[in-house]
Amino acid sequence: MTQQLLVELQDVSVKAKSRQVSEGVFLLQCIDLSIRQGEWISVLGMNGSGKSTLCKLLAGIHPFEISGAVLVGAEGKRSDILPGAAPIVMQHPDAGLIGSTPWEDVVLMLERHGFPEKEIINRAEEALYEVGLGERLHQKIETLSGGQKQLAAIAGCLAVAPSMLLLDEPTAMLDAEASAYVLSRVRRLHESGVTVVWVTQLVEELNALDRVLLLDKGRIVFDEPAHHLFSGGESGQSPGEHYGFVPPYGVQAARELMNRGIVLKPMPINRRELEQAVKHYGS
Ligand SMILES: Nc1ncnc2c1ncn2[C@@H]1O[C@H](COP(=O)(O)OP(=O)(O)OP(=O)(O)O)[C@@H](O)[C@H]1O
Repeated sequence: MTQQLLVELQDVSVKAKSRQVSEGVFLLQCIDLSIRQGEWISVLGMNGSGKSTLCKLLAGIHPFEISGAVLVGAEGKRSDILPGAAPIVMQHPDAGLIGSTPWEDVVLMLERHGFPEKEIINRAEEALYEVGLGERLHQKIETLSGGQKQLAAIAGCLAVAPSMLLLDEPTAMLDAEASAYVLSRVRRLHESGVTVVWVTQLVEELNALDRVLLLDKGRIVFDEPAHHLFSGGESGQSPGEHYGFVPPYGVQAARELMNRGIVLKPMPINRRELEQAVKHYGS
């Protein structure tokens, strides 16, 4: 069954309004993009490639000049700005938090979004349990780890039942353990049906079956499953390497195996996928 269309961008280009930016400089150019209910989209790109701008555009936060068409909902209603703006989790764990505890933060978020008073407590607690902070509802924010703060921010976003969850490099400020924890929690939320746009510069965070949007100088230069990112390419160089990404361990090991006649399909990207692919090879 075709999943419901949430957003469609047709030939969208974006310029900054700020006078300091030289005229004619595009932050995003000729973007064609459809996002459907339940998708996981990993947005990949080097510094300055336009990832945050795309995220802000989808969140309805945009101090930009926009051309092209932004269509929302199943009926494809034309809109200048995305209504019911999707909430966004930023890089810095403290960036979006306003309450003094996770519970208070999510309650304030719900109040700001105008939810009826009688629903607020249940919704807040449900969202906090969902991200795994059920034991820390009333712990002071400043005593939470970076990963837990990100999860509190994610709970705030989830509580308002958005059509999609936008995360702009949410692991950039976290250590490896906290990053893995936040990523696995968001993967679980996705499995439960949440549409996720996950911005990253880390190819290790991709899963082979993720839809990857690779941005370069404000343009989408690749929109395919992640396992195609490090294979083929017209010049013999994969798209990922062409745009400056080093193949992650899963890909390097899979290539090594391929040289020995063992072909893993789809090509694994991360260690977990490599382990699974090797375990099930030939079965
Ligand atoms: N409001 C703005 N005014 C002027 N230029 C902007 C504005 N916002 C972004 N830019 C410029 O647009 C380009 C894309 O920025 P953006 O933050 O979207 O990139 P990014 O891929 O998210 O980068 P990073 O990975 O470093 O966060 C950059 O060159 C940036 O300087």
